[in-house]
Amino acid sequence: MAQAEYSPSQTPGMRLSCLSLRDFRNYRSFELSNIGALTILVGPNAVGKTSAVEGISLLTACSSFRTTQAAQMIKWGCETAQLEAKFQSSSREVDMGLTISAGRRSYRMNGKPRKAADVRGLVPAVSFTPDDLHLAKGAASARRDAIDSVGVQLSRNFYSVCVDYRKLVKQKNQALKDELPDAYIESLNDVLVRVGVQVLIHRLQVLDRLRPHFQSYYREITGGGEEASVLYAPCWAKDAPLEPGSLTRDDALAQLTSYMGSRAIAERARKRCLVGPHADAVTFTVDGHDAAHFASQGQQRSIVLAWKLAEAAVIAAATGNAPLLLLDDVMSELDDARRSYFMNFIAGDMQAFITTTHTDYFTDDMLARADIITLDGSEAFVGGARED
Ligand SMILES: Nc1ncnc2c1ncn2[C@@H]1O[C@H](COP(=O)(O)OP(=O)(O)OP(=O)(O)O)[C@@H](O)[C@H]1O
Repeated sequence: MAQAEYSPSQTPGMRLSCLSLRDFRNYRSFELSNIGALTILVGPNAVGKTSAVEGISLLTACSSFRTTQAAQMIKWGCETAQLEAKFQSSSREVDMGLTISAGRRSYRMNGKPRKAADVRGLVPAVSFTPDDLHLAKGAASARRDAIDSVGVQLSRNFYSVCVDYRKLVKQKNQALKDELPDAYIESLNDVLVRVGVQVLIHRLQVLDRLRPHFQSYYREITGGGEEASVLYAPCWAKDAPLEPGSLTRDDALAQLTSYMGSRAIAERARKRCLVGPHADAVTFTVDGHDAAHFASQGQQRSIVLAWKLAEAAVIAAATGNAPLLLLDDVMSELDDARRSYFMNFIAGDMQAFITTTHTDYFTDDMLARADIITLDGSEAFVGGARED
């Protein structure tokens, strides 16, 4: 089957060659070496397939697709977890390390302490889990987060902007609850608008890059019968999605300031910050109809699949590195046609890790190419993916 414009082989990036996890989730130790282009982690439920892939996500995107709580990742009864990875390209080798202790994560690169912001996205990754299948129909926050998770891999600064923004919203919510004076709320509003506009403008830039890939993958996945798109409407005009490239920074500042002023009484009454990019709407459409209301199960799956492939394409184009694909238990969620489309995509140079309870979903060709790692739930695992 033909693939959309992105060809993974054009941008081979850093590859994970060795992974070591200690006192992480159910593992006392997990060691995998000589890792190849395609690794399939297979085993029954609760043996630690997701944990292994989560470890890779923490060492690449610097986040877990399961939790933001560091303490949940440390093996029960242990004080710290240690994660190590070796990444290699034709010209470079990088050792990445992470120590997780209660409430704290400390990264190292080539033995030297580094902030997460400095290593995030150095080796980019795209994860795809069953939770992502709710992207089209679930809460709007999931769609905003989906854009932001690409945004943080494209810009180091964006992560701290998002963190600052979230803190400001929390602070304002508290101030509204505590019924603090107008002057205090207004001073918070000034900062909220400035940081909020940074979030909004970066989101729009990321979305403008993602949209054409998303549309073209969707068209291919569905055989060209339907057109999908993704729309972004700011909180001040939720029924009027923005045309790509139509909002300048100055417009956004003026609109957000004015809308915040007009909602001051409502915010006081509801004791909640109602205005800002945390309240913006992101909508997928199929043939012009809102997917949240009208998309079938199959259309929802096509949307998520097209979105994930678009993420990979945009990250590859922007960073010059094909991202690692981390696919946790999604093969069982896709039907034959979408699964086979996806497998064609993975068949390029992109390094992929797939967890599954059985291998029946894979073609013989794919199984022949893959390193099949069988997990049985033991606390200590040592495996070498390939002999060469
Ligand atoms: N912090 C922790 N300490 C010890 N064990 C944990 C911790 N967190 C999760 N577990 C356990 O680790 C085991 C493996 O979980 P994991 O999600 O990796 O399994 P899985 O093989 O992906 O399963 P499934 O196929 O059901 O998704 C589970 O039994 C889980 O309860």
